[in-house]
Amino acid sequence: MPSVDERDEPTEYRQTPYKAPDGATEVLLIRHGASAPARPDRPFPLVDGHGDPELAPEGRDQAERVGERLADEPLDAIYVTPLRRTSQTAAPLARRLGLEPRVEPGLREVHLGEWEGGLFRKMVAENDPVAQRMFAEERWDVIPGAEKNEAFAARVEEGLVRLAAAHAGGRIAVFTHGGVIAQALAAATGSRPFAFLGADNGSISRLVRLGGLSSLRGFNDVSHLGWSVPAPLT
Ligand SMILES: O=C(O)[C@H](O)COP(=O)(O)O
Repeated sequence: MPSVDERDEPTEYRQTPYKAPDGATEVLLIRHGASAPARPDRPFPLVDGHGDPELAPEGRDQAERVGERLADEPLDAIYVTPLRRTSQTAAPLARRLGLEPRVEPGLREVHLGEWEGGLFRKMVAENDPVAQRMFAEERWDVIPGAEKNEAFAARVEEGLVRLAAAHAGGRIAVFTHGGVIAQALAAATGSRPFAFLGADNGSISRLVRLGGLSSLRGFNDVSHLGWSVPAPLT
């Protein structure tokens, strides 16, 4: 029998923290740690035509920090791409969780055509006219021989579909690349192609996928990277 107080009290509907919908897949997109510097006299080795540098020392430190950050998170699986900077970044977390990383080739970096092997960084650093056009038009394929935006978007989407189907209702960590994170978040939000370009090395972005649609829950979380000076906001 309800007390007099309970009987008279109207039901309250409180605001509560976000919870992913039933059946959704939470996808943590982690950009690999900083890779070795590009040098014109020593191009990166290629894997399937993609530059494949190893992690730089600061990238290995970022990998350890990602491992510490995610060590207590419930994760069903860890994914990497065929490029070693992702598996090297995933290694500390995989060790802590006792999970064997799986390879998802669809989430390898955009193919940069004739600018693979390290030349991309040089052209961007030198503000080459083609690099200027690439940023202005937000198209990878202004680089000679580079992957078309549409083909890249399709394979990233196919990769995410595969992972979401394999982990419905679950949560996964995907160690991937700056271009892939930009593409996945642009597709999730309907933004310009390059609106999310520039995720930091070792950063964590977060998507929740359900029924083929993604919601953006976080972009470029670097709170675990121990930056001694807070990044400027302007
Ligand atoms: O800086 C680079 O070498 C390219 O932008 C590749 O980006 P990634 O290191 O995130 O794959």
